[in-house]
Amino acid sequence: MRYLTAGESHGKQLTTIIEGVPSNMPIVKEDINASLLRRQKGHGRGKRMQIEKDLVEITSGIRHGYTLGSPISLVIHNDDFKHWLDVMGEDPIEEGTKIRRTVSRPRPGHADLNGALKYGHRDMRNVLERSSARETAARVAAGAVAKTLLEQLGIEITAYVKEIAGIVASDDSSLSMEERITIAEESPVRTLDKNVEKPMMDAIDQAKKEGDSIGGVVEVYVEGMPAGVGSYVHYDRKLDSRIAGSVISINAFKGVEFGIGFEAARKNGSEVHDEIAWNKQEGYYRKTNRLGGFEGGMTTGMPIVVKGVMKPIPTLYKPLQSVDIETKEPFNASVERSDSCAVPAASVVMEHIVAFELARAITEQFPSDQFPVLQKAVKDYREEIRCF
Ligand SMILES: Cc1cc2nc3c(=O)[nH]c(=O)nc-3n(C[C@H](O)[C@H](O)[C@H](O)COP(=O)(O)O)c2cc1C
Ligand SMILES: C=C(O[C@@H]1CC(C(=O)O)=C[C@@H](OP(=O)(O)O)[C@H]1O)C(=O)O
Repeated sequence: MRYLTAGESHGKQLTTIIEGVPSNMPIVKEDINASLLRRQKGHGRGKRMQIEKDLVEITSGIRHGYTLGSPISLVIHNDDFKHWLDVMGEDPIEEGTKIRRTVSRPRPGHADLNGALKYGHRDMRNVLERSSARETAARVAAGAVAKTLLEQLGIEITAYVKEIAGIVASDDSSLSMEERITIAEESPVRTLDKNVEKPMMDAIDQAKKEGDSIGGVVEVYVEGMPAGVGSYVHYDRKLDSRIAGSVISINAFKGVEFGIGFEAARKNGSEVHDEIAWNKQEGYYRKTNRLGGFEGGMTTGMPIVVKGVMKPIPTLYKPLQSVDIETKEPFNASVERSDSCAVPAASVVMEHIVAFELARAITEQFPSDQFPVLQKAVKDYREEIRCF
């Protein structure tokens, strides 16, 4: 499975094309829409999210509720486009016509300056329109299709917020998958720890009041992945490495950890590695899950626990210094609107991005032209490794 996205933040629409989804897989657009809606929520989002109501239009690859095996294309319309018709139109403009909202002042922390240098755009709107995290809606749509596939193979995935602005949620390792899903969904900051909900929201409000922004840490949690998915034989088939790369590809994500992650550097091996055990019912399992479900680029069969760190949003109402590329004069950046914290929304993005990588690995490893065949192959494999 692979996918491409297209679309500018204030352009007409976002488009996602997914290839390699098995045929005859039941799928409904309500599930994709539910994912899109979840991404739009969260305390700290800016005014744009009040304008958009992300709904998917399926334009190919699905018929009467089943996948065809052909490319699936998904469209999400930008409701804000109507305010940007003259700015984002495709037709050439008459010479001398002034275009609204040209950008000559690069924002620190954004793609603006580097993108302008690389592609030769003197109007940096040509950069920011595509580098904007608006694109993550298109990626969530792809991930929602992947989630549908995983769920029907008995693999569940969710995400929640572990930390915002240094406020850390308490340990949640004893919570069931169902509890994680329900509690995160009910929380305005998608945390599983009720005690930090208000402090997190206060920190977001405070940052907003001060014209600043804040970041945080999110966690994706997966149950039901069989052991041995991925591979150790080549660097680009290691599933943890693929997940790490795709997490870092999310706008503003700067780091990734599996299980206890960086803490492993401060511990002895006996405190890090997960001892192997066996029983008739489960087959092989681990007494602990400190390595977060991966060894040697492959799943261990234990829950996958992966964290991503999001830096604070770069667009600030409290201006940072930059240089106007036309005048070369310094200036203090001014802002019309921005999110002050998008960590809760980003957790939903990460969930879907990880889901896609898992579905990709599964469809590579098992016969996957037809979904019922894939389902049977995964079921047989589960039994085979249980008795191994
Ligand atoms: C869900 C989400 C929403 C975001 N919202 C904003 C925003 O409103 N303003 C902003 O400047 N950056 C926002 N960002 C982050 C920028 O898109 C990102 O920092 C920028 O594209 C530069 O990429 P980099 O930080 O990965 O280097 C958001 C990121 C995510 C994941
Ligand atoms: C549109 C979304 O996020 C946007 C991501 C973003 C950025 O610079 O990354 C900047 C903001 O866009 P605007 O300038 O239009 O307000 C966010 O709203 C979205 O998540 O759907």
